[in-house]
Amino acid sequence: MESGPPGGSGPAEPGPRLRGWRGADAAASASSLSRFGAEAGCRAPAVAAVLPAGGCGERMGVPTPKQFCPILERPLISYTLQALERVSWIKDIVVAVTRENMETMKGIIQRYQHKRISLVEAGVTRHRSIFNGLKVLAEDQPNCRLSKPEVVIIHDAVRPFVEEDVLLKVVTAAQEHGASGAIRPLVSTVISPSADSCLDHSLERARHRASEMPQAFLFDVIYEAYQQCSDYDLEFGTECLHLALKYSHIKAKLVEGSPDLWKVTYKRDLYAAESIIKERISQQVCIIMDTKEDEEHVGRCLEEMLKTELNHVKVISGQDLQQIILEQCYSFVCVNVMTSDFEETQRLLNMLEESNLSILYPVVVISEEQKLRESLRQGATIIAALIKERNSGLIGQLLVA
Ligand SMILES: Nc1ccn([C@@H]2O[C@H](COP(=O)(O)OP(=O)(O)OP(=O)(O)O)[C@@H](O)[C@H]2O)c(=O)n1
Ligand SMILES: O=P(O)(O)OC[C@@H](O)[C@@H](O)[C@@H](O)CO
Repeated sequence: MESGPPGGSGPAEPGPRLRGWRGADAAASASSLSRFGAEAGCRAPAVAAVLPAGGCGERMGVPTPKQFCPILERPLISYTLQALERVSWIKDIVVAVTRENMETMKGIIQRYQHKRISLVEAGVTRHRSIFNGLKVLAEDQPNCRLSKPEVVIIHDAVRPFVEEDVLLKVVTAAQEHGASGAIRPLVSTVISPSADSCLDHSLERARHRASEMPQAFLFDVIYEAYQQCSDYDLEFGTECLHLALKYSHIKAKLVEGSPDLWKVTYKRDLYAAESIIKERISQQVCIIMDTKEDEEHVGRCLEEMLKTELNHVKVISGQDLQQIILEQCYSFVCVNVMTSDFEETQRLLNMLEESNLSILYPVVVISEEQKLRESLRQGATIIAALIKERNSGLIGQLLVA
């Protein structure tokens, strides 16, 4: 087992809580589990996560294992890690990767400043990878910072859109029932073919569900199950909840999950994931005026026009820049009405360089000149298009419209 790079135990710079304007609030996150504990009359459990990431992505049909395939220039797995790091009550994240991908994974942890990550060698199947992850949490190894958690989350590394609410649901349900898993309505009907590939029977779709991730277990429940399960199960099984039932006799509590819990499996899923991420980070834009008085006039007019295209539009004057960086916005329009030498824009670019915003997501900076006043509406249309498109060819370019 190898730990990620040294560094604080705090989470990496959390990206935007992709549904709202504010960046992740670790304090709010921390209180969510302890609040549960108080309401349930018990202390909040120690929680760790195991992320199987040792697959080869055969169905994706590309040489790179899908967990390392880039989305907006960043590996898919980094989005999943960021989503889990946003949840401050998950104390350790164990990622199972193949030996050949260990250095790649360490590089990702370093570049995107992921925290609380420990690496373990994957197995030849997903169940064996998960089992390897559980082993490092179970054993009190000498000078190892990992300790056995009360509850363990198991989540596929290729399911990037996981939010704190569903994690909290499965963890609290696992505390009460021993095991819990997210489920979703079936899209296609499940049928059973006969030996000669004819229909034998079909399942009533309304009475069945798709088993998704995340899942959560009392650690001893799932660890015991993996220790007892057969080689056949380790080799061909696909369902952790089944192992908990078969070997620990625990019936998992099923939790309705959101549509975002799907697993990136085929190439189309990668395109869908990129579109979702682009859409979410493009819904926020910050208009930076170089003078207060212009904030009232030009900025407010631009704000009204952009609001028809984007969900969150904020107008500030240059002095409040630091506040925006903290709020994790990824699209900026610098309106240089008074100074034509981009000094305000340069100040923003310098601050972006110092923050790690542009590491996590491609940042769009558009510098608007005096002429904006004359064609505000057209300017707004260009700005909205550039922010939504985020064409990789434009990344790193200072767009002067
Ligand atoms: N030996 C394996 C196989 C899979 N996984 C992980 O389990 C998760 C879900 O598995 P799946 O979607 O099947 O991934 P792959 O096995 O890579 O895909 P494929 O079946 O298309 O090869 C992925 O994060 C994958 O990396 C793993 O940790 N160890
Ligand atoms: O079989 P795969 O490795 O593609 O998927 C593994 C799991 O994600 C899948 O079995 C879910 O239904 C959760 O159990």
